Amino acid sequence: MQPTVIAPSILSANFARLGEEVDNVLKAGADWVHFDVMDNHYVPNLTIGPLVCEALRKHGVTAPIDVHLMVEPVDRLVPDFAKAGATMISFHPEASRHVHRTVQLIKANGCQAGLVLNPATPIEVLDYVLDDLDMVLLMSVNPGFGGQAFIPSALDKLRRVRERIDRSGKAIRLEIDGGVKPENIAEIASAGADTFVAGSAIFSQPDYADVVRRMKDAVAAVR
Ligand SMILES: O=C(CO)[C@@H](O)[C@H](O)COP(=O)(O)O
Repeated sequence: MQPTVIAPSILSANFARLGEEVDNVLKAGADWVHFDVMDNHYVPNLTIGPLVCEALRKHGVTAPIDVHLMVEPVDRLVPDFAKAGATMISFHPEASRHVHRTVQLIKANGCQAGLVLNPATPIEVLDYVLDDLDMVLLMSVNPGFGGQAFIPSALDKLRRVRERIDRSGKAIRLEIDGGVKPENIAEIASAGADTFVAGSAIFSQPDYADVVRRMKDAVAAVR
């Protein structure tokens, strides 16, 4: 299992003060920036693109930027995000006609590649591509919005994907996204996640450091 990472989703940050929000959450102990890209086509919401990613890099953000593409089609945005400073780029298999090709495209552009499974997407989609991935991202809500409740069936799915990753012997991260908070993160970590996206649980609180610390302590207690 990979070292624990807390990746705050900036979807729940104050966009009017985005640079400051990202600085504050990283100073608070967060490890990555989770960057949700929505296109009002693959998902019913519209958010941010490569210009904002580039702006964060120009602002001085050096932490990994974990780009989650909820867009269809995927491929034409990959080079733009790579140039804008993305560290890893994850996408949904339903949004790419050629999943293996998209994985290779992400890597050819110098980024790490992740595949995202929606709550109802079977884990068999990982067949034939798992070994090429740097990360599997399991959605524990339906994509499109922050602040939704964690879907419990994601726990069994985490256990099953963890088994597959362990069997592969590769250093593949297992990320969980949606409804993660200090109160449920221990159970989620026990099921096999090592990388935790949290938006509303962090940005709705006045003290980001306190939430990040409580999350890390809860994970450490079960790992
Ligand atoms: O990708 C998404 C939603 O599509 C997530 O990253 C959410 O933004 C997480 O938000 P919380 O459930 O933690 O509030």
